[in-house]
Amino acid sequence: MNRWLTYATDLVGIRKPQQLATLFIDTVSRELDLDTCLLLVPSADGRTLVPHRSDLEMVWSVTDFDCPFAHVLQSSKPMALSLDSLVFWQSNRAFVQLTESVGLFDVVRIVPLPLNQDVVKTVLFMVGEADHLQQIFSDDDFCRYVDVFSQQWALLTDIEREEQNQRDLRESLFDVERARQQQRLTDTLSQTLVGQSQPMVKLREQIVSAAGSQLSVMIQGDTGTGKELVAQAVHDLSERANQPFIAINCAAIPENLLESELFGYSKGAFSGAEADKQGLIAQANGGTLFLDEIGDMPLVLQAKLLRVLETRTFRPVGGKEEQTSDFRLVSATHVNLLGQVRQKAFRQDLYYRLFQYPITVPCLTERIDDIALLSQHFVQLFNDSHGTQIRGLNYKAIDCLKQHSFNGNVRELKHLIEFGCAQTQDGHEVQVSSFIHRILPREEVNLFQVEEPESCTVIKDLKQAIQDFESKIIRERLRLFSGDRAKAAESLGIPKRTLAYKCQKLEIKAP
Ligand SMILES: Nc1ncnc2c1ncn2[C@@H]1O[C@H](COP(=O)(O)OP(=O)(O)OP(=O)(O)O)[C@@H](O)[C@H]1O
Repeated sequence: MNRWLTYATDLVGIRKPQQLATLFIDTVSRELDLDTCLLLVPSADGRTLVPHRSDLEMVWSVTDFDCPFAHVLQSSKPMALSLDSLVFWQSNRAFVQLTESVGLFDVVRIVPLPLNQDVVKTVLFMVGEADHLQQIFSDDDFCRYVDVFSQQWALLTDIEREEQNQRDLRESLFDVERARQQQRLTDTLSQTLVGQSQPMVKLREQIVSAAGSQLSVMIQGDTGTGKELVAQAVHDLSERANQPFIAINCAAIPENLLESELFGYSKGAFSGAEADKQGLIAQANGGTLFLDEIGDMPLVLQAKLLRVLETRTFRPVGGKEEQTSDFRLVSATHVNLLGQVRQKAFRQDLYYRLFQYPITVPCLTERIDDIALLSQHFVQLFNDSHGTQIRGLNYKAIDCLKQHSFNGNVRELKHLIEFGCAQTQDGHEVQVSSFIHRILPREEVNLFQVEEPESCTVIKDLKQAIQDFESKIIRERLRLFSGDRAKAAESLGIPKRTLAYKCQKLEIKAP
């Protein structure tokens, strides 16, 4: 059998374009005794040509007409360049590099493939003895061999492209499904972690993302902002949801008991240890351990916790055997832990281990617009647990709440609403009067801040200053109750007649 025919049958058995190109180029190079032989392949976006050999870091733009490849692609015609004619192609460095070894009797042949067709799929680049390379393309058997390669190449690259398209499609469908799933989870979360403000929407997204990872989560936020709720949500949305969620407040347990609470103890470890007791770390195996107020953990225990996190092993107090526990750690703090690290009250190595996924829970004052929704939520909770049907909050009550400073955040709001509900007749709305005496509107808080030293130093007439202050309070309060003197007087703890008298004296008119 003719040798080119034999080589052609070898090509047909190959299933990967890269292997096909390598075999073809090796065969052609060997049989024609070429100095250089390369296949130049269009990149996926069709903008460049790159050598089939990945070890050659060369690339040619298909519109770079300072290089012969662009001309061959545009014309679909082969090119033959002698050593003399190469002087015209010196401006393209990558091409010069390729042709450095061309000798006096050599030629550079650049052949678009498939042969004699308008649409170029790939380019054959050869450097070899001029006469030999001239004749070979008159050899029908060789040309047939090149045709077989070209057909096989087109087939395999089409299949590969199709497979890549399918992979891309599958991946993008997967991305869409994952985004939908995340959206479903954040929507579900909005029923327990209530609020539609931007900070709350972002918080829920962070929770869903943290839950999907295995990282240690650190929840920061002021007291009553909902840190424990966030920790529970991270657990509930994680793949550990069906395993235990074990929570402990490090600040609420005396230092000397915290170690045995966490690590457990063995019988006889100390007086009173009459039997082995499993600690919270062991109980959290497979699930989540939530360490609230971790800033209050003593330094000795911090070192032990770090060891557990690094090795997943621990030893109960007085125990001889190492035990293992696989838990995800979620911690929370309302203090600035970095500050504690600087003061050497908190270990830096543990700090970094805990802050793998930090989440900050915003204060209620940063999301005042959530107050109405939260209030409604708490009224609903009250109705559910008391079997009542309180109709929600009167709009004035909500306006009033929006002016309060809420140092105790959502917890304070919740207690206030519970109190308001308890004062409200079934079937009615909670009125501002039912809780106003328990809070000070923000304006009033600001008013009291007039007592700052700088302000006091500028006071020249004490009587006048007191009158101004009194007048300001009464005006604000009347504005709050839309001019209702009875309610304003009640909220200030003075009789209505006294208020009327003061209004007259201070020349305050209804707003
Ligand atoms: N976004 C919210 N939606 C519904 N309820 C909330 C929300 N945030 C907080 N709560 C409720 O407020 C109360 C206080 O929340 P939580 O105990 O989680 O706060 P915390 O930040 O852990 O407080 P602390 O720092 O004092 O431990 C809980 O009853 C909780 O259910």
